[in-house]
Amino acid sequence: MFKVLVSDPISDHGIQQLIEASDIEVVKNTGLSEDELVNIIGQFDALLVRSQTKVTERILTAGHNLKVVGRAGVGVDNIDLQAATKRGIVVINAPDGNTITTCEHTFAMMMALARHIPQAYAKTVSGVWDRKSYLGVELRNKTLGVLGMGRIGSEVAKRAKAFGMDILGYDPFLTEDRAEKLGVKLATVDDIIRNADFMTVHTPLTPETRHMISRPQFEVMKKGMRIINCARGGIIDEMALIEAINEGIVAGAAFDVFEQEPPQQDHPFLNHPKIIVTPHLGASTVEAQENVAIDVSEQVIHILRNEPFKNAVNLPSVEASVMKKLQPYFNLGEKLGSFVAQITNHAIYEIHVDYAGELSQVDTQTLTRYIVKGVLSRHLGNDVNIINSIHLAKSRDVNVVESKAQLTKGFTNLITVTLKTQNKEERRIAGTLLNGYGERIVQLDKFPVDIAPEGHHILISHNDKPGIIGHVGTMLGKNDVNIASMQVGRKIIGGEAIMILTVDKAVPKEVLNDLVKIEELNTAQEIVLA
Ligand SMILES: NC(=O)c1ccc[n+]([C@@H]2O[C@H](COP(=O)([O-])OP(=O)(O)OC[C@H]3O[C@@H](n4cnc5c(N)ncnc54)[C@H](O)[C@@H]3O)[C@@H](O)[C@H]2O)c1
Ligand SMILES: O=C(O)CC[C@@H](O)C(=O)O
Repeated sequence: MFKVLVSDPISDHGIQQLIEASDIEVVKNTGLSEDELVNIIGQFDALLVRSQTKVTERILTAGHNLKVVGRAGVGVDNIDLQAATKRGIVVINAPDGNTITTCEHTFAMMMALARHIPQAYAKTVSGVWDRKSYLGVELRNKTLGVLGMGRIGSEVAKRAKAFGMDILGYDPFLTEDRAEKLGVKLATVDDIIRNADFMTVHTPLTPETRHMISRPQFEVMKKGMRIINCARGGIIDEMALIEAINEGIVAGAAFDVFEQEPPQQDHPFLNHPKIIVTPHLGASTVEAQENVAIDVSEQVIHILRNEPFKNAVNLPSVEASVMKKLQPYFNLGEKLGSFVAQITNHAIYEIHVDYAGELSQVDTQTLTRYIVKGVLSRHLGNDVNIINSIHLAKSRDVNVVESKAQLTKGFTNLITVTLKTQNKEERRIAGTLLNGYGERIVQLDKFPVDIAPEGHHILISHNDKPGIIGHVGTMLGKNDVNIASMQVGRKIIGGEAIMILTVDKAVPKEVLNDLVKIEELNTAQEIVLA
């Protein structure tokens, strides 16, 4: 039975499928301190959070059973991603479920800002009928600058068009084509600062975006600009903004997010007549909360049940069409890695993976993670998974190198894994999926072979002399080791050769020791593929 801890308020309806899963127990315990979480997290396989719980390295370290942290929302800045990756814990989010809701909140803020709605409301309900102080501005014919044209920024731009606004958009990934499709003029940050009447930010908070709007930008800003931040506190320098408002550069600001949340009681935004605020409500609608909870619950179930999943933040994102091509090779890749690692006797400094055929045309990073997992699991066992395999290799000074080739030796796809060691030992294995036959190892070092990679194998190196195969068969038979299949590989008659036997059960060490006593037989080693 898997145990899932929900540590922030998350829609019950959204997590219904977790609650109903017969193999999952859901525990809801919100508002816990870091110490309290550290004390209990060890019992849980998954942790579900929104933005309140800070998932620190201490919590992740104490979570020795944790397989996944699910963030019901977009931003994962409350989760220590590096620590999760190091520990092989998948972090997933729900990037699509709150896009429209947050876009609509941005619009609500922009209109409230243009028409002083919160200030006018407060005055009216206090009994003062003041129609003079709140002269607003129209949105029509105004220029809106959008910094960050991802999911939310693009939706804001679409709606701003309907309001008759001209839109300047900046995003490092925004192309001319896409800008044109969205009806946005491709701009620089500087264009936006100097020309926009309204500016809204929709980037993540990164070292590059922290304080991207600060004193130098306010100094050249178009006078009278109105600024909205429904993305992350810290993208706009709060203290520099207060100065710019007080100096008359900025006409007003609407903030849903703060550098520190909640802000201190004496934060200058909280009683400024030209600033309106909401308490990080961008994603707070019935619909969005259900959407993100459903998305994240679905993925948590997949991860716990070892099924394919999406939206992992600490894994490279892979398009569905590419994933469809890679997925059939995951198991084979891991086994190739495991096989070649078991026959390598010295410290590895490089894992070289070569993809030939159709696989050479797609992004294979995810498949490489499986191969590296297979290699490292010989020594690291269950501590390695596809989340941390590359990290663990790097932390042991093992380079992971990918290359792409066209030469498939007649196969549709061919994966070749080479392990290079400090002692100049180089071991190589190649595998493919054969139509109708499934996974196959087709090359071992320099020998062409045909082996189904599963179960117990014995790899024997010997000189190609008559009678050896018979000797081996007799000795295994005597020791009650049944041979399921046998492959012999050699380059030249009478030269170096290998024999790979697939056997029905584990081979006792003594039997391997006896095998090497056979004349002309050099080494005998067991390889186990789970
Ligand atoms: N207020 C809320 O409750 C709430 C809700 C949802 C999302 N958010 C926040 O809104 C922001 C946007 O979310 P999204 O779903 O649109 O994300 P997204 O990933 O779809 O878009 C972010 C965009 O920012 C761009 N970007 C990165 N660095 C940039 C830079 N230096 N200059 C300009 N653009 C840059 C990226 O290229 C990307 O296109 C995130 O910070 C997210 O955490 C807040
Ligand atoms: O959980 C929330 O309400 C915040 C959501 C939002 O900031 C996000 O990044 O998805």
